Amino acid sequence: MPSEVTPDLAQAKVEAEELTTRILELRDQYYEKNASTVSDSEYDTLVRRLDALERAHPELQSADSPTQTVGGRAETTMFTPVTHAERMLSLDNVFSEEELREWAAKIERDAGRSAVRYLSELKIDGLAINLRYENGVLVTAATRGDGVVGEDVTDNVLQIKQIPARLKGTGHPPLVEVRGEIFFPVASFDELNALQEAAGERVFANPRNAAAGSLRQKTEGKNAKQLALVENRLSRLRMLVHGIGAWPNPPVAAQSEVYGLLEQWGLPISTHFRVFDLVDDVVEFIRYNGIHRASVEHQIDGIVIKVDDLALHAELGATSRAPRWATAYKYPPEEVNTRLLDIVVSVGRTGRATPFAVMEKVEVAGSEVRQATLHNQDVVKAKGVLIGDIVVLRKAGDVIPEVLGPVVELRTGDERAFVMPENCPECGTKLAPAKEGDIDLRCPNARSCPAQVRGRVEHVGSRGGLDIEVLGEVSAAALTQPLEPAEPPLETEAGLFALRMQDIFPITVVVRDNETGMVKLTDDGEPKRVMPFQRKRQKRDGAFDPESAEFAGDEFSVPSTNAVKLLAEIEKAKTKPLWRILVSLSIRHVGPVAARALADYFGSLDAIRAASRDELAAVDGVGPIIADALIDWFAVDWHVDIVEAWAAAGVRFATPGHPGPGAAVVEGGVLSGVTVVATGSLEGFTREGALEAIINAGGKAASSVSKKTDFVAAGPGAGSKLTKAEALGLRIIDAEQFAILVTEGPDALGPAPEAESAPEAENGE
Ligand SMILES: NC(=O)c1ccc[n+]([C@@H]2O[C@H](COP(=O)([O-])OP(=O)(O)OC[C@H]3O[C@@H](n4cnc5c(N)ncnc54)[C@H](O)[C@@H]3O)[C@@H](O)[C@H]2O)c1
Ligand SMILES: [Zn+2]
Repeated sequence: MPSEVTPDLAQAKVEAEELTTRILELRDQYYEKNASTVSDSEYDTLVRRLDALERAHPELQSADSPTQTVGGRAETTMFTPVTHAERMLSLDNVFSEEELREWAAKIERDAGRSAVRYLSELKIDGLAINLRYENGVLVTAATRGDGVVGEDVTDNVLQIKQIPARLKGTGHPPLVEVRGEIFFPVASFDELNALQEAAGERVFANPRNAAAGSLRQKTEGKNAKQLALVENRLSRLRMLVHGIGAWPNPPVAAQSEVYGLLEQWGLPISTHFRVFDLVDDVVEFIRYNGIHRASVEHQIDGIVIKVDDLALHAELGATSRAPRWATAYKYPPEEVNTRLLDIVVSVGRTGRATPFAVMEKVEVAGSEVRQATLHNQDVVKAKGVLIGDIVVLRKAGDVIPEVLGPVVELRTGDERAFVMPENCPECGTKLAPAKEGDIDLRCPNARSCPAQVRGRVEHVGSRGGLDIEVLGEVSAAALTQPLEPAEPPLETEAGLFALRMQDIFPITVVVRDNETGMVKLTDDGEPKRVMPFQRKRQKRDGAFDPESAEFAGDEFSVPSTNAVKLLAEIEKAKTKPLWRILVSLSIRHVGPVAARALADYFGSLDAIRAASRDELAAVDGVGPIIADALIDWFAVDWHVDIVEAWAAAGVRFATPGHPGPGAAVVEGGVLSGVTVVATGSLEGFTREGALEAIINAGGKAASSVSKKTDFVAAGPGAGSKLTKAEALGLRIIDAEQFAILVTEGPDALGPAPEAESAPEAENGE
C-alpha cells in the first residue's frame, strides 16, 4: 500500500493500536449486528494502513492482529457453535491490475512454472456459508465465524429453496464441505425495506447487511406476523457455491471441475466463472465485469482469481488468514456514506411533486453526487431515511445515484422525519393525486404554476420538441421566472412565438438546479444571477436598434448573441414539422412517436381536433389512452388559447400538401392505394420531404411497419423498422428506387427480386 509517511516505532505503535481498536469495533458491528457504520472501502483503507505499519515495523504484528485473522467472532450468544472440519478463510486483496500481475508472478515463481491456469469469478457481496454434507445429506449449515468455529444456522438455511437438503445423484463422499455465499438479490432489496418499515422493524443499509440480517435471525419469541416476515426474508435469499472445505480425496483435479461436479449434485453454481491461461485475459475479465457490474442479480465487490489446479492449492498453502492460491481484485467503491442534509420537493413539467435527497457532496463511482431522487413520499418512508441521517449512497457506473438506506446505528436523535408538503413549493396550490389511489402528488395549477410553465417552455425547446438551441433551462427560467422585471415576459407558453427583443432583453434571472429546481448559490451564498440576453459594451458604435438597447451613461448594452439567436430560432421553429409542434404542446403521452403517428395520419391539428375518439384510437401508434389524452387536452380553454396564440404568431399547424385524415388518395396519384414507410436518411429527401413526396403521389405515408406496408424505403440509419420489414418479408427499396416510386409509381420498379415472397396480396387499406 502506498502509505504516505512511515512513522517511527513509538508513533506507529500508537497508531496501530488505535487502528486495531477501530477495526475490531467495525468487525463486531459488521459480523455481529449485520451493520456497517462506514463504507467497505473506508474499512479496507484502515486495514491496509495497519498492514503497512506492520510491514514497516514487524515487531508490531501479533498473531491476533486484524491483518492476521478472519473477520467474525467464534462465540456468539445467538446460535450454537459449530466447528468447521476445515478452516474457513478470508481472501487477500489486490487493488490494481499492477498488484494483480505481481500476485500472479509470485504464484508462478512459487509454483516453479509459468503455465498456471486462473479461474476468475465474480466476488459476491454476501455472507459466507459452510454446508456440511455427509453421504449426500445436509448435516449442518454454519456461518464463517472466526474461521474455526461458526454459528449453526441450519434451520434457516433449509428455507432457502436453492440449497438441497439431500444431494442429487449417487456415490456422494462420506464428508464434503461446500462453501458459498448467501446474498440478497438487489432487485428485491427496496421491497424488503418497505416491508421492514411497514412492520416497524429495522431497515437495512444495503443488500449485504440484509442478507446477514435475514439469515441470522431467530424464530423464538416471535408472533405470527413477525414469523411471516422472517419467512418472507428467508425466502428471498439466494446462494451460489464458490468452493470446498474438507473433502478427503476429491475425484477432481481442478477448481473448475469441482464446480461441474457440485452442479451435478444439484448445488447452485455461478454462470459467470471463466478459466484463463493468461493473466491478460484475467485483466480483460475484470474490466468487462467492472463495466457490467450493475447487470448482475447480486452486488459484486470484486473479482476472485483462483489457481485452477487443485494440486497447486495444496502446494501453495495458506496463511493464518487467507489461501495463497487465490486473491480478490477489489473494484473502486460503488457505495459510500454521506449525510442527508435535506429532502426537498421539486415540481416538474407535468406538475408531479418529487422529493429529492440533498446530500453532502461525495464522490462515488467516478462522479460527484449531491442529490438523488426519492421518487415519492412512499419511497422516502419505505427507505426509512430521516433528514440528518448518514445514508448509504450507491451509484453503479452510469446508473442514476440511489439512496439505499440509513445507517441507523449512527443516529444521534437529532434526525427528523420528512413530511411531504401539502402545498406546491413553487405556487402554493394544494397538492393532490391526479386520480384517486395515485401515490404521486401533483400541483393542479397546471396553467400558471411557475415550475410547470418553466418546464413546458423548456420542453418546447428540447430535442424531441422544436429543438430550439438557445431555449434551454436558463432561458426557460428567464422567460417565465425572472428576478427582474417583476412581470415575466411569458405567463404561459402561449406568448412564446410572439416574443420581441424588448420583451427579453432586460431580464435578470437566478440560476436553478435543473433537477430539483433549487436556486443555485454563489460562493458567497447569494443567489447566482445572470442576464442571459444582455451584453455590455463600452463604446457607442452607432449600430443598434434603440428598441433593444439601453443606455447607461456612456455605456450601452446590446442584445447578446444568444438573444438574437433565440428569436431567430423561434422564428424558424414556426414552420418545423407538425409532429414537433404537437410534442411542444405538452399533451400527456404525446411524445415524438405518437406525435409522428398523428401528424402522418391527420396532417393537421384541425383534423386531429375534429377526429372522434374512435378515429384517433384506431390510428397505428395512437390507441385509446392517447386518444383520451388528446380529447381531454382540447377540452381545456387555456390549451386552446395556446394553439390560437401560436397560430396567430405564425406557427404552422399542418403538413403542407397533406391530403387530410387517412393520408388517403390524391385522386389519380401514382401511389394511390399504396402504403410506404420511409426510414433512415434517404438521399435527396429530408425526412419530411420523403413523407410529402409519398402523400403528394397519393400514397399513404405510414409511420410504422406492418403487414399492410407495401414498400419500405430504407436509407442509412434505418433501425428497427428495417429489421421488422425484413422479418415480414416486405419489399425494401433504396433512395434511388424511392425517387422512382414517388414519381412513376410501383410498376416502374419492376417485380420484387424474390417474387414469391412479396406480400402483394395485402395491398393498402
Ligand atoms: N463496513 C464495515 O464496517 C466492514 C467491517 C468488516 C468487514 N467489512 C467488509 O468485509 C470485508 C472483509 O471480509 P472478509 O474477511 O469476508 O473478506 P472479503 O469479503 O474481502 O473476502 C473473503 C470472502 O469473500 C467471499 N466470496 C464471495 N465471492 C467469492 C468467490 N466467488 N469465491 C471465493 N470467495 C468469495 C467468501 O465468503 C470469503 O469469505 C472487507 O473488505 C469489507 O469489505 C466491512
Ligand atoms: Zn405549483
